[in-house]
Amino acid sequence: MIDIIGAGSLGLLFAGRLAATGTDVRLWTRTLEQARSIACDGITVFDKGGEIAVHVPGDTLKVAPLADWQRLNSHAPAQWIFLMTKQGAIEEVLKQILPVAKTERETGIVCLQNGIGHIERIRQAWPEAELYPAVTTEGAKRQGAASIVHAGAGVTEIGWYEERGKTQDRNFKQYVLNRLLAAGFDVCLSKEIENGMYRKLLINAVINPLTAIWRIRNGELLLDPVRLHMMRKLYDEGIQVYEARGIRWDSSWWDQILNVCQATAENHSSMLADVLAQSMTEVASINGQLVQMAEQAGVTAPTHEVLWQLIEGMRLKEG
Ligand SMILES: NC(=O)C1=CN([C@@H]2O[C@H](COP(=O)(O)OP(=O)(O)OC[C@H]3O[C@@H](n4cnc5c(N)ncnc54)[C@H](OP(=O)(O)O)[C@@H]3O)[C@@H](O)[C@H]2O)C=CC1
Ligand SMILES: CC(C)(CO)C(=O)C(=O)O
Repeated sequence: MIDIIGAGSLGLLFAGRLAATGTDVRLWTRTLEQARSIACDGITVFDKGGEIAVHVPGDTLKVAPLADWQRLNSHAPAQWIFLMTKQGAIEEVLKQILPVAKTERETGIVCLQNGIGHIERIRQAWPEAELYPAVTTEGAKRQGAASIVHAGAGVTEIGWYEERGKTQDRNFKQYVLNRLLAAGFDVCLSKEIENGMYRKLLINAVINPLTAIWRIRNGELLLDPVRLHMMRKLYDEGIQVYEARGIRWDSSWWDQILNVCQATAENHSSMLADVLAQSMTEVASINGQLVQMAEQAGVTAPTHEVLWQLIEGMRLKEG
């Protein structure tokens, strides 16, 4: 069984496709209201053209609010957790699941968050858990309580540490990886997940804050020399931080950023979507983390710092 915590864009995509291909999935929501909607309507995944790609009827799904974790886990302890909340919700989730989870046998947690810092926080709170950091270029956008649009198929890289050689890892390959492949996800195991996370961090640190500040779609970043200049400034500062920290980087990353803008030209970045919804963004885990990395290495990242503060300030609701 796979426990998916967070029934947002990515959570509904993974839960819907895994359940549709026969995996036993338990989906955990934040609210009772959303759990009831999903139990009633099922999960619907639409493709980009608005056609139904996957529909799983509600009466075939196991779905509950996370507040019920303690009660339900005493009967069936979680072995594999896909953590699919945003960075800002992780502490709250751990608070809800840890009192029970910590006493259980080894649990594997696949962490799909953008940004960095979460792996260390989870490891500190739950040292016994086996963590599988992951990076995905899937694009999913929530439509309602129980439906999403799968805006773009991508690749999911999951961190793999050969040297661990634990039974848990063997089970991961035999069960989790196979279930993901059977559900049609393009998944690979990566021995260089940290590098993948730093590449994705830079992509998000360049695209997300600028689209959020200017309230433009990703593709619109490419249409103006001033916008491109700011992108390059953020990129160069980020690379300087990586150099100072001894993090391996590749000169192709700049072109990859431009390609992501092109490939997702019509999309709102997740940060813009959060700003428009007046929700908490992940800027602290993206640009904020780069600024902290810079400080620790004795260099600065002033443009990242200004954008971090500007975007943090936006979430304060007026009145
Ligand atoms: N969407 C995408 O295409 C991609 C997303 N990512 C990353 O994946 C992560 C998730 O993103 P995404 O799915 O888009 O985010 P969403 O905001 O769509 O989903 C997050 C979900 O977590 C739920 N949640 C929050 N707190 C709790 C809690 N205490 N218990 C249970 N559930 C909770 C939210 O519930 P509620 O709505 O009720 O608050 C929401 O349904 C982010 O880090 C993002 O950067 C990475 C690549 C692509
Ligand atoms: C790659 C990008 C920028 C696509 O929109 C993204 O990951 C996000 O919006 O958070």
